[in-house]
Amino acid sequence: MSEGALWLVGAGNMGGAMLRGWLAAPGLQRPITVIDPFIEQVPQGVTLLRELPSGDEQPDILVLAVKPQQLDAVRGVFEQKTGAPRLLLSILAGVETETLRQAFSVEHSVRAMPNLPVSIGEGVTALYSGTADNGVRAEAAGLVAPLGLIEWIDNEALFDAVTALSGCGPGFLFRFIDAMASAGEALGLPADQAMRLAVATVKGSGLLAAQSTEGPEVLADRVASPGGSTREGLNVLDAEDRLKHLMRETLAAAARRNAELAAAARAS
Ligand SMILES: NC(=O)C1=CN([C@@H]2O[C@H](COP(=O)(O)OP(=O)(O)OC[C@H]3O[C@@H](n4cnc5c(N)ncnc54)[C@H](O)[C@@H]3O)[C@@H](O)[C@H]2O)C=CC1
Ligand SMILES: O=C(O)[C@@H]1CCC=N1
Repeated sequence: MSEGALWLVGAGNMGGAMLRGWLAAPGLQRPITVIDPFIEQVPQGVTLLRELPSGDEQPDILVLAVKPQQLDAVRGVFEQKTGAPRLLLSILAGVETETLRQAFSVEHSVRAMPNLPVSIGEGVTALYSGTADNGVRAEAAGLVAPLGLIEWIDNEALFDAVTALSGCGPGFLFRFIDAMASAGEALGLPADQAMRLAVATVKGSGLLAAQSTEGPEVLADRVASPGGSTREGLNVLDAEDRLKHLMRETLAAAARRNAELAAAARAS
């Protein structure tokens, strides 16, 4: 049975990834309309509008996937409408549910933090809502379930940390893959082969970590034969907790920026 319309406002890197994830998975029966002034095209079966419909037309579900700095333009159009979407799901980094609830006059807003692998159904989406009842929570979870793992976050204050870890995380891991490949190249491997080896190694290790009942520390020890070469390499990463410090600084910088975006959204 067809369900109410879903409007996806902004289909750039992340909105586009969610759209691809939804279309690749069976089950989403809703008509989808993308509102984006700039993207070139949308997949077959999806309606593309260059601007939000004026007048009182409203979607059943509104998914906000613009940059936080673009929120005001979207909010401005909804302020002119009577009524409100039944469910608001926002993926905007740093913008709080209460800010959204007031801006869009919705009863419930659900904040989501997906990550780029949602495009292949292998992402993780963190969810938070301070007001949604079980029915709304189940609906929000059902919407993002085809995109990968779901993690509910109890405390919105932790959302900046979640964003830094899993939202930004693919960006950090892509850098890691690059660094691994170029280190292989520095040891004499052809660049394309080094990249294939690095990508396959990260993919396989991620899958193994996800499936294993043992933690990454134990798995690392499985690779490191006593007196062997992995241990020598691990000693470099572990010296003075180098890698740990680097990741802490990396995530802290990202979390700080999320907090700044939240403050700016509250003030606007
Ligand atoms: N890129 C990522 O991996 C992740 C991004 N996010 C969040 O997703 C949101 C979008 O980020 P990206 O996709 O990376 O940015 P992006 O710049 O790739 O996409 C934004 C899209 O919004 C469109 N847009 C601009 N003004 C608009 C308007 N007034 N109405 C409708 N559409 C408009 C742009 O044409 C563009 O396609 C941000 O709020 C970000 O915090 C969340 C998780 C991960
Ligand atoms: O960089 C950003 O602001 C967004 C939030 C999480 C990933 N990308």
